[in-house]
Amino acid sequence: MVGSNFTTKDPYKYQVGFNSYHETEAIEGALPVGQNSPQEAPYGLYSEKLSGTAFTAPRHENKQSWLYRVIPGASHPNPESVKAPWASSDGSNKAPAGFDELQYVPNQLRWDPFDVVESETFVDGLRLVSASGDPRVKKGLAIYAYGASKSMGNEAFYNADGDFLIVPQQGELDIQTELGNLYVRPQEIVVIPRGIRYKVKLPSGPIRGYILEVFSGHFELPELGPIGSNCLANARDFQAPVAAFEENDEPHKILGKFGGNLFQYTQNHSPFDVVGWHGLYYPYKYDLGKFNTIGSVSFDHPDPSIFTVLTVQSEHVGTAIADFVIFPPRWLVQEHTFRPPWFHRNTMAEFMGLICGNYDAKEGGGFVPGGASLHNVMSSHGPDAATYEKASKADLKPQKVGTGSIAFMFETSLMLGLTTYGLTECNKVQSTYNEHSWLPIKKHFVNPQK
Ligand SMILES: O=C(O)Cc1cc(O)ccc1O
Ligand SMILES: [Fe+2]
Repeated sequence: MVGSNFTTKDPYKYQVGFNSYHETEAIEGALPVGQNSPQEAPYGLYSEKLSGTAFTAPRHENKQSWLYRVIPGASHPNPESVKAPWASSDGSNKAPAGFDELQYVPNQLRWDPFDVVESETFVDGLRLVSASGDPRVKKGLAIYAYGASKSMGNEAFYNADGDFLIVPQQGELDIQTELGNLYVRPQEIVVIPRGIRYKVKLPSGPIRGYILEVFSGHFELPELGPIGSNCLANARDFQAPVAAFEENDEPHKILGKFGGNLFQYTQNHSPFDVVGWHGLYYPYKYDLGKFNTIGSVSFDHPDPSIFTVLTVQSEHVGTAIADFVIFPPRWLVQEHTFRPPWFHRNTMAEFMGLICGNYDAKEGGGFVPGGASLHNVMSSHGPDAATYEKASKADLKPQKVGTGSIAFMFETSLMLGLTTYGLTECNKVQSTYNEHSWLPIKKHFVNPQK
């Protein structure tokens, strides 16, 4: 079977394609014909443009959508600053919350599973673990662990700082966005671009997962080079919502993340009032079970870039601000090869998490679902001692690895800093990661000169 074997059915309809121009109307005729901004839009709706790139961005990068809504987004009182859950302990608003306290350490780090936070919503339960750069100059990225046990009510969240790539690890997310609904289960991911307002409901109980936030650009499919025109994540497997609206004139709290801090205002109507939209700027989801994995059919272990699902490129071609990479179930058939990942030091930083199952480079245990690891710029890492001993002696029959497993990596060209939460407050850092994984490595050298 292609695709994940989900136990819950997705209740929503979607339009398919990556970077496809979509148009959708919840009521026939809601979209104006042949123009974007008629003197009066159909059914008395307001036209509103949502820009995801500069007006003048080159055509191949340009992303905008036109929304036809009951009340325009501008109709609300002044926003006021509130304490963000990821704010630094003194609550200062001088630097983006959490960013002023980042610590840059070369330590190999591994975390036990992050907590699911009781009685908190998706927004309250965002925990900033690691970051680099500054959202105020639209450069860099942030990594969050989220955990929540309460659905958002008459409220919505938007992020002026960048795009969120959400990787659920536990529990399902019923996401109501301005542009329609997305139902996202573990083994699926969802991308919510900058500015789009949404709420997260929890239909199956508590949730936990990871978020990669990028302050510049947008996620793209990686180039395929000699692989050709298909494989890895195929464009047709990305799903965007169809228009869905509500008329709810109860007060709604809008929470906005802006420059790393949180602001809020209350408006007298639901923001989920878009009756039709068209454009290239929209949220989308993807089932990781549809990833068409490529690997070596001869010898040696290829670079993990062959497992890139989505990438955000820097100005330097081929060097990513961030890659989202997965390690899905796959066959290993290489001959005369040490098949697990090699020992290495990388100019990129590697933050990894585990959605389910186990990871073939860590036979010795300790890297578990809901947990994470970080191997920062040039910090040595690789298979643990147990993996080395096993794989260096293994009978090299064709072997399926990762059955029932998906590990992933956020790989970045930037050095990653750690928040106080990530380094100490979360209480999940494993103090014996090195002792457990690599200090037991034995000397096997047989010096022929002796
Ligand atoms: O460090 C890791 O486990 C991730 C990783 C996997 C792989 O197959 C090759 C390189 C790499 O960094
Ligand atoms: Fe690595």
